[in-house]
This record gives sequence, structure tokens and C-alpha cells, in this order.
Amino acid sequence: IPLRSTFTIYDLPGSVGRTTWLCLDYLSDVIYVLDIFIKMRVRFVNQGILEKDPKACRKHYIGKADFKLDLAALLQAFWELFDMLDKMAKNGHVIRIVRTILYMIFIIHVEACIFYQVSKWEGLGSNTWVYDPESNVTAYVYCFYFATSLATNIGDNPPPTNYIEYLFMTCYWLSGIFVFALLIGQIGEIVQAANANKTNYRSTMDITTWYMRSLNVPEYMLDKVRTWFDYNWEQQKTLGKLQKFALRLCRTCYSGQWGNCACSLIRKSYLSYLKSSDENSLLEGLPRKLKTDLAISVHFTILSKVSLFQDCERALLSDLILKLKPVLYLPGDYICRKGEVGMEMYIIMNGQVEVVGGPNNSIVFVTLKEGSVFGEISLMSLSGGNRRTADVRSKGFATLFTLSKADFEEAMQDYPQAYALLKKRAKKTLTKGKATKTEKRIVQTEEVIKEREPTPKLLKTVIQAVSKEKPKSCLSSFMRSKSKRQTDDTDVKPSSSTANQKLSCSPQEVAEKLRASQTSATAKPAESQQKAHQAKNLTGEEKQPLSGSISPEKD
Ligand SMILES: Nc1ncnc2c1ncn2[C@@H]1O[C@@H]2COP(=O)(O)O[C@H]2[C@H]1O
Repeated sequence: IPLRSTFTIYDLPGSVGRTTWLCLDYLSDVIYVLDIFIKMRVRFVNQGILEKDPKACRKHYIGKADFKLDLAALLQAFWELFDMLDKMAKNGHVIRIVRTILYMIFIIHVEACIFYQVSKWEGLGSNTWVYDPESNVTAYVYCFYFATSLATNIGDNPPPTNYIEYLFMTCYWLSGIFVFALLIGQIGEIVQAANANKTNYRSTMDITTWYMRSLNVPEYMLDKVRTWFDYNWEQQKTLGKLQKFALRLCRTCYSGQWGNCACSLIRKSYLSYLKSSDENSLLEGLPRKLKTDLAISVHFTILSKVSLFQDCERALLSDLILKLKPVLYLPGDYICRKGEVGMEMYIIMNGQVEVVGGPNNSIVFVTLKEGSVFGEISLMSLSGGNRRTADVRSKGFATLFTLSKADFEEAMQDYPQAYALLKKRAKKTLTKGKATKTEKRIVQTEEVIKEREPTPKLLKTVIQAVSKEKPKSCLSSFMRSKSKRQTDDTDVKPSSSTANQKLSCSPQEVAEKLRASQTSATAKPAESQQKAHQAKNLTGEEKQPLSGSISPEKD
């Protein structure tokens, strides 16, 4: 509007730049017309119901003041278009920056029009300050350049020659400072908001590294933490999993050499970020139904792959999905340790985990992949207790869903039939596991027997020491029963409780006897270590992975 009403020069046939002018002018008109047509089809909410009927939409639009005010259609269309793009675009901040720059250009454009109007009023080319039509620059370009250099204070401007021009320049400079301060501030805010996640991530990482350094944490641990940060950032561009990480880190600190203070410091440093970034707390404000739908759409595919949950009621799955919490594990991290009380079960979202055992956990019993469930044995007390039956280790980076015992039981309360079915299925898996393990055991047993050959002297000493006190000692009977079992290939390795049942005295008694014999026998250091290991085995301190899994060092 300001453009059309001031730059009338382009209406004259033969004026420089007239073709471009006309093209842009017609284009603007087309945009206005299109805008009106589009708006006629925009749906609206009529008494709480979304009105889709085109006739009603058209009537509604025409009846609105909007339609009459569509002289300023450009401005409004511009506004609405950007709001729409902002909502649709993946990088909303880019749209916001473009909009701010366009505002700035629009203000300069209006100022250019005013400058041209003042020049016209004073007389084009009447002095050095006003626009001179004789110059080889077209009117709009010169005026726009002049307004830009005034607004930005960049570039040389011709000096004013009278009071009006002085006043004009002063007003332009003042408005320039004001407008630019606002615009630059706005752009700064937009960029800052766009990078807020990254800034949080960086400062969290810096704080952590700083604390760890000040506590002389070993370099390998620092590396591990950095790797976790990098991986998490690359994968999710969020700090959402920090809570679990902080807790795991604290556990590491606690078990390690740097004590409890590190834990609380690190925990505190995360707390503020967690409040705003944890994905569960982000969803907290949503209505339950929406939260469920969202969680289902994100996690349903993976949960439906879990054979344990196949054919389960959809309602049960929905209940379970809401209780799942994602946790990331680094390569080599132990997810659960044998003998621990099982308080949660896991579903592999991506990555792989290994069920391990044997000396230094060097034997991989099974590798579980995406969609597999583990940790259910102790959770459902299927092996007769609530203790973990095996060590489970993350092979690479693995993202797991954890489902706590309390949550699982709460969800199952309403679905007793499903619970019975799940238990039956898990037991079936357990039995299958036993069969597989038995086959493996046959191969591994041979190796284990060979390993123990160098220590018959020690065993003899032990047996002698024990049989001196009790002719038919529990240890000798145990050894006899053990060697009998070793010859029987089809036999499944007994659980520790079975082993205990076969003793005629308590495992502690046996251990004491072993210790007594250890002091009397002049065993080499390596042998005494092995003896201690045997004592440990006999007291049943180490449990088997599943009831049928093999633990070769015990065979
Ligand atoms: N042989 C196996 N095959 C598959 N999974 C196993 C095997 N042994 C142990 N596990 C899993 O490892 C988990 C360790 O903790 P839980 O005993 O609670 O549950 C166990 C099983 O889910």
C-alpha cells in the first residue's frame, strides 16, 4: 500500500524498471486474491464443532471484519503464513528468524517510501540530499538503499541541507537504533532458544567433567562418561536419560574409590536439568489418554515384537507401555548381576545384551536382541526365589525399557488371566533355556575337568583332613556324588540348592573344614586360591544362570 501510493513514477510509460515493477505488483495482487480464496475455505469452530462445510466457511469469512480489512491482506497473510509455517516446520527457529528479518525489511521499505515522498515534496533533484531522477539508479533502489544506510548507520549519507532534512535524519536514526535493538535482541533470543538443548547438554557435560576431574576420577571413567554423553546427544538430542545415568554413575562412585560425596554432587548438578528435560516429566502435563496414545504410538511396535506379550490384551499392553522407562547402557555395562534381588525386568528396544557366566564371565550363554525380554525369572519368582539367575551385560550401546516389579504387579492385578498366561510362557522359555544349556554343558564339562587336573594333591589333602575327623564326611560323599554326576552326560547340572541337599552337613561346615585344612596343608598360593573358590562354590554363594544354565567353573 505505501509502495503503490508513493512510487507513482512507475505508472508512467517508459520509466526505468517499470516491467519489474508491474510484475511484482501483479504478483502481489494474485497473492491477495489467492489469500482471500484460501481463507474462504478455512474451517472454523462453530459451537464447539469443527465446521467443514465450504459454504458455511465462506459465509463465516465474508461476515468477519477480516474480510473488510483485507486491504491490509498482505500483512495479515504474512502473519498467518508464518504462524502456520512455524507450527509445521521442523526447525521453527529458522522460520522465526526469517520473519524477523522480513519485518526489518518491511520497516525499511516503508521508510524508503517516506523518503521518496519527502524528496517529491521538496522537488526531485532540487538539492544533494533528495533523490535525483537524473542519477542512473532507479528511484526505489536508491530510496531503499538510503533508508537502509540510515537505519543501520552504515555507509555515507548525503548531509541534510535544511531543517526538515535534519529532522528527517534524526527521526530515522532514532527509529533505526530502536528497531535494530529490538530486532537483534529478538534474533538473539530465537537463536538462544533454538540452542537451549545443546547449551544445557554442554554445560551438563562440563559440570560433570569438572566434578570428576576435581575428584581425581580415573581417566577411563571420564572417557566412559564422555562417550555416554556423545552417544546420547547424537542419538536423541536430549538430556532425557540423564536421571538414570546419574543414578548409575552414583552407583559406580559408591562402589568405586571416590566415595559418596561425588555422587551427591553429580546428582545435584543434574537435578535442575532433569526437571526440564526428562521425557517422562515432559509428558507429565498431558492428559492420560493423550499420554497413553503417544506412548503407544512410540513404543507399541517394539512391545508387540515381544513374544512374551504376544496375544495379550491391548488394554494390558497400554497399561504396561505407560510404565516403561527407557535406559541406555554403554558397551560392557552390567545390567543385572547374578544373585541380586530382581526388582525390574527389561525389554530390549535396540542393541544387544549377553547372558554371561563362567570364569570372569568369559562364556556367553546367549545373546538377546531387539524385542527380547529378560529379568522376568526373578521378577515372577519362577526359579523358586527372587534372585537373578545370571549376569547380563550390554554388548554395545543398548537402549532398554525397564519395567519395575511394582509397576508390573500393579498392571497385572487387573488381568489375572493374562498374568497366568505370561507366567506359563515365561516358564516355557525357562524350560527351553534348560534344554539348550544341557547341550552346551556337555561340551564345556570336558574342558572344566581338564582344568582341575593339576590339583589332585590339594583335594587329597582336604579329603584326608576331613575324613580324619569324620570317617564318612559330607565332603567326601559330596565329591563322590559329584563325580558320579559328571559321568552322566544326560544329567542337567543341579542348582545350588540341589547341591546343598546332597550334603549331609551344612555348606558352612564344609567351608570351615576346608579352611582348617588350608592352614595345615602347605599349598601353593594358586592352589589356595582355588581352594577358596571351591569353598565358595560349596557354600552355594554362587548361583546358576537359570536353573539349567551352565556355570562351568562349578562343574
Ligand atoms: N539361558 C538363558 N537364555 C535366555 N535368557 C536367560 C538365560 N539365562 C538367564 N537368562 C535371563 O537373564 C536374566 C537374569 O535375571 P533373571 O534371573 O531375573 O532372568 C534371567 C533371564 O531372563
